[in-house]
Amino acid sequence: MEALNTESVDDFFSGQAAALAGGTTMHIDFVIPVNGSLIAGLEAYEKKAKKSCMDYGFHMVITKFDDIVSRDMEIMVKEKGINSFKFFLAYKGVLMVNDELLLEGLKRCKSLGALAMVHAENGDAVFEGQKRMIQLGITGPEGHALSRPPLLEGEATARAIRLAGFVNTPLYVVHVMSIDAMEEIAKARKSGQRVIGEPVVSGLALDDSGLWDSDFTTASKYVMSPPIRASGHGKALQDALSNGVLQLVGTDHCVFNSTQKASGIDDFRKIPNGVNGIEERMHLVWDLMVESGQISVTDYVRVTSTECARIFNIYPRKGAIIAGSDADIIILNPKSTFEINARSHHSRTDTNVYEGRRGKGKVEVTIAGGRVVWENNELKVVPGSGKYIEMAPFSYLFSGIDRADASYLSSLNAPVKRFKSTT
Ligand SMILES: NC(=O)NCCC(=O)O
Ligand SMILES: [Zn+2]
Repeated sequence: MEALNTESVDDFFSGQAAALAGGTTMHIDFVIPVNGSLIAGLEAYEKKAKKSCMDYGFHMVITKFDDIVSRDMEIMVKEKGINSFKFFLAYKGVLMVNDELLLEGLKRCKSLGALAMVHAENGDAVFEGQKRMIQLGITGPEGHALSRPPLLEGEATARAIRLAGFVNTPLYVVHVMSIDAMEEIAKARKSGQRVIGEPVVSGLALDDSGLWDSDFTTASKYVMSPPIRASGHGKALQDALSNGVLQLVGTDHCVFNSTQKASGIDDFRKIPNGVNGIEERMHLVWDLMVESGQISVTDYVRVTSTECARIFNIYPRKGAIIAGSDADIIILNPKSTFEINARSHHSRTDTNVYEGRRGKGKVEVTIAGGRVVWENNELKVVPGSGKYIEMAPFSYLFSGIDRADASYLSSLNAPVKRFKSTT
């Protein structure tokens, strides 16, 4: 069992305050079902979201599949404005789904026009890797990374891609952390498959060296899944982002304080998974990708905003500055500098995986819905001011799927009309 039942220290208000201070004006959170119930899970998140101070939407996690879940998925899409479902191929015994369930889920997503998302690591093999590390006496945070190597991320990514290809439905791979996973996505996209790959800030900006730090508090703050990889993976992910193999940058912001992380002091499996990112995303992507000359300013807007709005079917309300859009705008000064540290960030956690990092390109003003919500390092929002954004099914990723299905059926040359010869 892995530590996934710990509640993050950030609630909707503190997490969203951090987002606005960092120039992100909408987020989509993952709803975890309660006792397998999508409806109960959504109700719990709706309650928490009453504290919202920024626009938000939801993805729904699917942990089992039966007639009730199938019906509730339809309710989510048609009545609740949720157009994406996430399947975990890891976290065995907690959230993990097997291939049979994934296939059912992919088919249901397709019929509803909803986007299937996967956390791609082979959970059975991770479980084995964890046992191996514990047997070797490797109980610290480095054991987390060693138990779930890139190989297992590549395998699960390839499997999810092939199953989505078999069903002929679009697939979104969340938090792509390794070359192995990225190469599977590159191959699939080259062949024309509708696969979206999302790197996250931590994967682009960090390497795994922190996990080997001799101080447990420092090392444990880097624990997330899939793990932050060895040096080389981050640069390859940056290249993939700049050449279009990966499409947009997320955060998977999910933070725990050092006391929560310390619950795994004797066993890395008990360290809650997750790192910072929502306040740092716009700054670090600018510094890493634009300031370094790897992508243009236009591409920066695309990978941090427009592409996300298109994929989740809320463009041009979001992701554009045109008449009728929501007027979510940031002013980023490319000449000013930022410095990241846990003392000054807005998240409630007492650690930051980018501690001490400096760079160029500072978000000086954030405007949400036409109102200035962050200026002169000051937040001007109150809990309850955020709006829920409904997301319709059948985004652009679904266009032409029915024609592809029809041409598949006509290519089968089957069933063959047979007669039985008499010999
Ligand atoms: N990514 C991570 O470590 N924490 C959030 C849960 C998940 O998506 O795996
Ligand atoms: Zn995940």
